[in-house]
Amino acid sequence: MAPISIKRILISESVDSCCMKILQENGIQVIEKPNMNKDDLIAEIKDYDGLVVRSATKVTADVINAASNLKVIGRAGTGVDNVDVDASTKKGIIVMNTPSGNTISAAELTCTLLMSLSRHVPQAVMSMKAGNWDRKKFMGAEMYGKILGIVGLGRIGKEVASRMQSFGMKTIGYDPITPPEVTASWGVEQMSLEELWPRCDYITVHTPLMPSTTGLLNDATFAKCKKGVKVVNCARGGIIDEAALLRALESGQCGGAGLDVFVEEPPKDRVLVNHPNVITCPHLGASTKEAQARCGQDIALQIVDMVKGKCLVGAVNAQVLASTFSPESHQWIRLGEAIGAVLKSCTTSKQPFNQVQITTQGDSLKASSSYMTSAVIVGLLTDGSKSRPNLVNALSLAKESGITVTRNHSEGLTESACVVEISVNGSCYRATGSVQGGVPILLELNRSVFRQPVSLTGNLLFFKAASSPLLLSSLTGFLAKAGVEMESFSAPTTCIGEPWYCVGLASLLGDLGALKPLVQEAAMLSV
Ligand SMILES: NC(=O)c1ccc[n+]([C@@H]2O[C@H](COP(=O)([O-])OP(=O)(O)OC[C@H]3O[C@@H](n4cnc5c(N)ncnc54)[C@H](O)[C@@H]3O)[C@@H](O)[C@H]2O)c1
Ligand SMILES: O=C(O)[C@H](O)COP(=O)(O)O
Repeated sequence: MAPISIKRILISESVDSCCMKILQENGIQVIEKPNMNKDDLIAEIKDYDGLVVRSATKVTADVINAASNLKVIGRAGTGVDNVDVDASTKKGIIVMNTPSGNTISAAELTCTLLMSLSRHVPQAVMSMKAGNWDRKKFMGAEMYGKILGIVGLGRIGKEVASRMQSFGMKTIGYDPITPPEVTASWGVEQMSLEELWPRCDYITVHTPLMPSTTGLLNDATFAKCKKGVKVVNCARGGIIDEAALLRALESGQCGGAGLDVFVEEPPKDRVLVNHPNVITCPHLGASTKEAQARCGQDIALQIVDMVKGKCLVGAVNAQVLASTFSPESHQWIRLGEAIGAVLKSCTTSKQPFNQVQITTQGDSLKASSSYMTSAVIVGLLTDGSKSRPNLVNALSLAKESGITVTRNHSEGLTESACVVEISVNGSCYRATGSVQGGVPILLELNRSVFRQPVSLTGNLLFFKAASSPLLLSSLTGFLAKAGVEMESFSAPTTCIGEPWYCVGLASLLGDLGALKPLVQEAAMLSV
């Protein structure tokens, strides 16, 4: 990955001071403005190329569209549901998080809520503060021997399991991705949700909030649970349906709930908060000194590493960049972008192309077809308009424009090369390029194979013309008249149809129209 220039970062929430320090030590200007409202953020964001947030800043499409320079949104924490990741991707903005920095803290708070539910500790504390000494009212139950159902067996689910096992709880769970044999190795027996609900004395959820997890616990699933089941949500508001939870609490189907998160934060409707069997925290899962120090440090270091082109850690929407850190990959990316730009310039039809096929060849490009594809699309789509294609948004911009992109890798060829074909109005344009001595070169354009590969640097004039012994002298004369020096001339050694030529120029020509008597088609570009 080529280094990404980040000069100014806005921190819009209370993030550990080590974050600002690390960024500043690495030459980045940091402005901290905690508690900004949405309008302030929209007004300010255009001045920054980085934004660091926690969960309270809602980075909506409005904010992203107002951000003309933003290159990275760093989430000092786990959940990125407060960031419109799709809108960020379309804009070519990298979204990254620090997924493990607050795992232990969130797991510890979950266990605290589970234990508080079993012994009514918060209610007993409030009762004593009110002057009472009520030993009968707060009869609890041991955790020992009880069954804990863990829905979502990722980082936090795993840590909760091991801690609660030490209290003698039996841990069962469900996760559609983490394999049962893996969770079995940390003492969690997996089963379907249908099997899980009726077995649990306690249920804790540790999934992201997404359509498949919204309302996981609802009227129907509460009805399948043991009467008096106790539930904890330290993940995201809405995974346990709040209205269904209230109904289950009222009927006694649910014996108690520990909630750290809410659909609306802070919740305006206080019915659940005020319910006697509900204990709540104001989203404190990650609020420990240790978690904040880790998340603040992690996000700052991840941004610095990205700026230096060293590595990309924690990106949730830029998988394509994962294998773009070697200097060789930079040359291939330049080649892909240049081939795209050449083909775009040489498609005579003004109709937009609607199909692109990218084929990589050679063992060294086996793992590169993803970034090569995006690089070609960047070259094809770059037109000085506002959308600014880059490797992050190339495929989504192509999709938005109705362009079908296919890619493949040809096995068995030793020479590394990239072949690109685009279809315009039923006509196919094609270019093949490679990298030689660190320089991107064009080997073939529209079935004209160049005798001398075209170095894809500087100002290039491509043209199609009938082959003639007078062509070079006529062209030289024309360029001399236009006052433009010719730096190189590439003619095809073989061709199918009319041959294509390429001329390297010291500067761009003012007007291609005057070339018309000499050529059939011509295009000029700087790469
Ligand atoms: N309260 C807090 O302050 C706090 C702190 C940290 C994390 N969190 C939240 O906790 C949640 C879990 O974090 P994590 O770090 O463990 O994430 P993770 O990605 O490590 O684990 C999430 C797990 O959920 C599983 N999952 C996805 N869909 C599922 C479904 N339909 N049913 C069951 N499991 C499903 C995934 O396969 C994954 O294993 C996130 O929503 C995160 O935002 C809250
Ligand atoms: O997803 C997370 O990391 C937690 O919800 C913590 O959010 P916070 O950083 O706003 O405390």
